[in-house]
Amino acid sequence: MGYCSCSQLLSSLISFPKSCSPLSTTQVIPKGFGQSRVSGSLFANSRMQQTMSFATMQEDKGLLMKTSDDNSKLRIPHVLTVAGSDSGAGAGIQADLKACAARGVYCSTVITAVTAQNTVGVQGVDIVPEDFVAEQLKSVLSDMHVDVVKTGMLPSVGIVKVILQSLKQFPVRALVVDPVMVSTSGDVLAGPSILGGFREVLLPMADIVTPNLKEASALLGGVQLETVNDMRSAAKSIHDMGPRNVLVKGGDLAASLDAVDIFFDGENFYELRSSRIETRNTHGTGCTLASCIAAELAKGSSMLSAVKVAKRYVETALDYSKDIAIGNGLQGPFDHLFKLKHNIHNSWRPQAFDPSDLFLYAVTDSRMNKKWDRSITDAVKAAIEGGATIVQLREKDAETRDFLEAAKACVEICRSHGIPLLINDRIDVALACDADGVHVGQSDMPANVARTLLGPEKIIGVSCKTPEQAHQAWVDGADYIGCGGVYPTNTKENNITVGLEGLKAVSLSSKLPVVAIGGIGVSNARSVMELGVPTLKGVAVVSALFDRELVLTETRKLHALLKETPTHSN
Ligand SMILES: Cc1ncc(COP(=O)(O)OP(=O)(O)O)c(N)n1
Ligand SMILES: Cc1ncsc1CCOP(=O)(O)O
Ligand SMILES: [Mg+2]
Repeated sequence: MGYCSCSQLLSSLISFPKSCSPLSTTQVIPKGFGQSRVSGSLFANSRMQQTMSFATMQEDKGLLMKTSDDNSKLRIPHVLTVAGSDSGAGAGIQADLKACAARGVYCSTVITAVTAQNTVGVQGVDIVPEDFVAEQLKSVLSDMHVDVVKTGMLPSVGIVKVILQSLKQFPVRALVVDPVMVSTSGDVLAGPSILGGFREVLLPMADIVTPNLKEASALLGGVQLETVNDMRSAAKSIHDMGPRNVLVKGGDLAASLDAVDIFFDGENFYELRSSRIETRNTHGTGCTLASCIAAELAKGSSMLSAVKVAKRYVETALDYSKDIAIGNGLQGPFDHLFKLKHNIHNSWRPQAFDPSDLFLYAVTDSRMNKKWDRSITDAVKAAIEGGATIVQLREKDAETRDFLEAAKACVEICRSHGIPLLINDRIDVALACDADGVHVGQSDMPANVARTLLGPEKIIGVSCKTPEQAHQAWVDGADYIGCGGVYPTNTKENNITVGLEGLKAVSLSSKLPVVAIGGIGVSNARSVMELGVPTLKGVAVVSALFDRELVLTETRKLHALLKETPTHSN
């Protein structure tokens, strides 16, 4: 096969550009299919002798890849970052690890320098000896299948040469170069002597280089970059140094209200614009962007798509983290996993599901609210005031948009009272409003899939009529089961009644806490709870609370009655 760059080969899997000869389905191509070049020469090693069919390579674009050698094993896309450690963990190796984790990609690390660093600045740098950088590279590359290498802080030309040698011996599919020179605080991380290493060694083998304005200017001998047109010229000139693609980041461009980046693939310029996010928490954005590009390439994205996804990811993370406060300096870190803000702003979040919350479970009903001319939020407020210990929004007729708005308001109300709020059926709505969990039935989203989508912290309830279903709910990772209809009900059409015997059988067999549902109210709640099975924790009620004029009064009555009933819990 004639010369073809890593990125051309990446895109050849999708579109067969003219510059690369197309592969027929019967042809074999090297695994580690990117043949990076150094000054025009091709890397070659034993891994490239391994073969993989084109069909398998197409599969290779999925997040988890089946290896050609053993179909039963799944390989996760893998980025190796070669960079410096940041003790403040906003940038460097630590940012790379978090970015790759957030993007679902494995990340191994070769540390080039250890910095003593915080949000104020860089207090010290200890450079790792070249031999030991080489040893780390060998340890990772000789053992693990690395898809993409990303470089960050490279404090000496010697280290650049070590990378060159290692990649000659162990070629990878793509090389992403973030030409780190100065930290966000203005401290020098790699002196001017590194410029030669970048220009002569690293850039010619790079699939993409991602300089900010200062770095682009330094690479070009100090030219002024003040406008978007200057950025385009810079991208072109840097491209002439050898990288297949260039992304000049214009975050510091004083003249622009938007954040403008210029992407140049050697043929076309793309102006990637987004609104500027006002925040001090920008430390580590460069490292994160480059790592995210590497992660997307490792998953099989085309270069332009990887850049766009990476830019959107960084913007989202910045937006979520714009108000967090870590450290006292001018540049704070941001939160790669979008979680810190929630924890800071929400006064209460359930640490773990508490089965005693099932005691008096209020389930709303859109038709009943309409009938009584009541908003969902008023219904929820009244039920909580009356003593409901958990609330489920069961809004079968609501438009999605209205449902989401109401659910967001109910999340606020419930959270301020320390009451968990679950959403019936709609995982999407639960995610969008950050509810505490969902309740699903036997014909809804399977509980194990709901668990994957919602993560380990959310509450998942499953409707079960039999001990077998209760067992499956436990296997699937549910937190509780709802068992019923215990008595006949008009609220749910064609619902089979299991009776007190069915409830007892399910409760006795269940490893999960149980809440009884169906036709339950003040007249029969005592009989239900008097079954006295330890797993039976409470009753779930719709019409006895909400098909009434005064929700608060009815809830209070039922709460008082349950309190009086001797059970295992009270
Ligand atoms: C607590 C509780 N238990 C059972 C149900 C019923 O759920 P499902 O079987 O999915 O039926 P619908 O409520 O979706 O009609 C429930 N909602 N809550
Ligand atoms: C949703 C559901 N699942 C089993 S019975 C039932 C309806 C319960 O409503 P009500 O409390 O009005 O009988
Ligand atoms: Mg359902």
